[in-house]
Amino acid sequence: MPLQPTDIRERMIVALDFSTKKDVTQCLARLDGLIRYVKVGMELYYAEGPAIVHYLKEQGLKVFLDLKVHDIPNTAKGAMKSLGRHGVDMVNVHAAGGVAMMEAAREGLEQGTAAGAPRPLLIGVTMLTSTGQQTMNEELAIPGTVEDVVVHYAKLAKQAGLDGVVASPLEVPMIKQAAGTDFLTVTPGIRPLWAEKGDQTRITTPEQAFQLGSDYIVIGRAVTASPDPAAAWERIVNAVQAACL
Ligand SMILES: O=c1ccn([C@@H]2O[C@H](COP(=O)(O)O)[C@@H](O)[C@H]2O)c(=O)[nH]1
Repeated sequence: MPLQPTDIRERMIVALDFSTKKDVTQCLARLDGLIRYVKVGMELYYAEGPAIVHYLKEQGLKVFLDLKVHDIPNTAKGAMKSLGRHGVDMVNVHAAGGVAMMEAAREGLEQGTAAGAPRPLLIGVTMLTSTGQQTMNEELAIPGTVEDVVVHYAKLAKQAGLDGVVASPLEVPMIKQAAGTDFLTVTPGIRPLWAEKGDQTRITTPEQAFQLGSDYIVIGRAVTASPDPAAAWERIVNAVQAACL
């Protein structure tokens, strides 16, 4: 999807990796009016529950609920049926759960979505962006290249009727080639040159991610752990605009 000036902020998702609503509200106050899409992960959801999702929706934000469901098909279906009731915009499952699990998750999500409301986007997690080649081969005992495994999982996700996958921006061109340009890519592992790499392994800058064809980028600590989140955010937006528009 080519980047349009109007939709840049719609495609930049801020990871709210906090454990209290108070931390979230402080962060949102500092980013007031600058962001459109946020991600709620396990830390925040397990601490605050569905209420935090409803709160964020009331603030007019789009919400990606990143709980990475991974279980037997029947359980994944039930989980997605429950999550579909929260009115989120995007949810995910682990593609490593296989086609039957992802199909069940999609059915559950469809059943849980309120009548007349659009089904949230359902995205499959491929290989976590913190996992490098050596770790995947030697520790996880998965042979082959990371790129081949990611593309394989993307094809499974497409077969199961999912809308796209989570992967590193580095793998986006191969995913698009294998699964089609309409198959969405949601990419964490985003690191501006001035940010700490931390625990991420397969990384690019925000502008490289869009140049490689990412549909959505996910940015956490580069913004949320910055002493000035608004300045960090605008620096990233400006870099993307300068490189991609
Ligand atoms: O493969 C994955 C899947 C999910 N994530 C999540 O994205 C953010 C990234 O945060 P940073 O602070 O920008 O590293 C975080 O919430 C992860 O849980 C991922 O990084 N990689």
